[in-house]
Amino acid sequence: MRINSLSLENYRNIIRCDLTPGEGVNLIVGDNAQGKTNLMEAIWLLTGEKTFRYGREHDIPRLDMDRETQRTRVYANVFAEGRDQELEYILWPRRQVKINGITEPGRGAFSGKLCCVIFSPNHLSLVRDGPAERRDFLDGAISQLRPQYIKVLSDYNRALAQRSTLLREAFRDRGRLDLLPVFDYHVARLGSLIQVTRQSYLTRLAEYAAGFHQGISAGKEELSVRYTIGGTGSGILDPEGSREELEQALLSLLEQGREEDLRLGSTGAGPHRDDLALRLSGRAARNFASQGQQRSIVLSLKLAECEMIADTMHSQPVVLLDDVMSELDRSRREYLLNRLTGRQVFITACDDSLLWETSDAEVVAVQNGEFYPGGFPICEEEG
Ligand SMILES: Nc1ncnc2c1ncn2[C@@H]1O[C@H](COP(=O)(O)OP(=O)(O)OP(=O)(O)O)[C@@H](O)[C@H]1O
Repeated sequence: MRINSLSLENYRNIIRCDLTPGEGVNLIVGDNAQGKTNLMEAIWLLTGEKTFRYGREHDIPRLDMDRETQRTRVYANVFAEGRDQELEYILWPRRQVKINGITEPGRGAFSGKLCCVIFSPNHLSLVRDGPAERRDFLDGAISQLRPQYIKVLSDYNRALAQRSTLLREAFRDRGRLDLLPVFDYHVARLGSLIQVTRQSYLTRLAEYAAGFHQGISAGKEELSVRYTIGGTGSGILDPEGSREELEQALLSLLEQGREEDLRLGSTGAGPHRDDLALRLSGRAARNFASQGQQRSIVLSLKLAECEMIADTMHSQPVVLLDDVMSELDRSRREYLLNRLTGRQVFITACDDSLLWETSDAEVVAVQNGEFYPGGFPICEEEG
């Protein structure tokens, strides 16, 4: 997969940008706060209509644009699924997703078209923050490969919300309890589907990630990644069970935990409580990994994600490295760049020193939301 051309209009601090990226490494260079991450974010939006950073989508339209006459738009001509295709996302005045000129209703239409893997400093939270970050990583990675999974996730979240509402009503009026088994059934059926999908994705991802981590740490450390069941299912549900087994076990857990759920007004068991256990040479990475080790773990997971996409889609993903190269030591940078050959890569950096390591990179300079392919124009001296 690759991006043949990219156009942005009124996207954050970018009034207009038209780029024809190279097929290999594209080095986006500029000082702080010039628009580098904005470009990466815009590309990422074309993978699943979601931003990977602070704020929400309604913060994206350029603040001082004329909202009466102008629009906020991301457009790309991409090579995906063996052919050139057009992806268009209009965020203002009205949210609209178009693929090859045809408007797509609902969310998730871009899923499975342009697959990207992104690594930004925020992703260190994968190791050091709570389980929600790791579940999001897993769900995001699977969603790019299986558009149906997005629907299963949203149906599950709806079932969970409806069950919570009913639990709160039934706490005051026990008569409402008659309806609970219907929601238990939906939560158990959809929840078990999510658990087996995550588990099967993770089994393969873990093997790739362990291999990459061996390479990054020169064989000194061993990375293990495992799916773990959380909440009241912890130690009771077998994460490697079949879907039917998990569904039955989840159903009994929901029945057994009913009084506790009623008291708390929420559901104590299910995939919304699960986690990814990341261990480095036998120790919990969250508690023991240094900053550099955390970076290596995330790097291994991201490279593994690339392999998963290549295996499933039979095509290499586009890789977005936002602000991470300067944080890696030379050997890790070299390892990463070697693993990325043959893929279209976008790297942001504050200077072009990386050019020494990526001699065939295409450079795009950025200043104040304006993009200059080939570097800044040479200004003629006045006088
Ligand atoms: N809706 C918006 N309208 C106008 N400007 C915005 C909007 N949202 C964000 N910005 C501005 O865009 C500018 C560039 O942000 P960006 O995150 O792309 O910088 P960057 O070049 O990646 O910098 P750094 O190297 O510091 O990460 C920032 O000054 C930010 O305040």
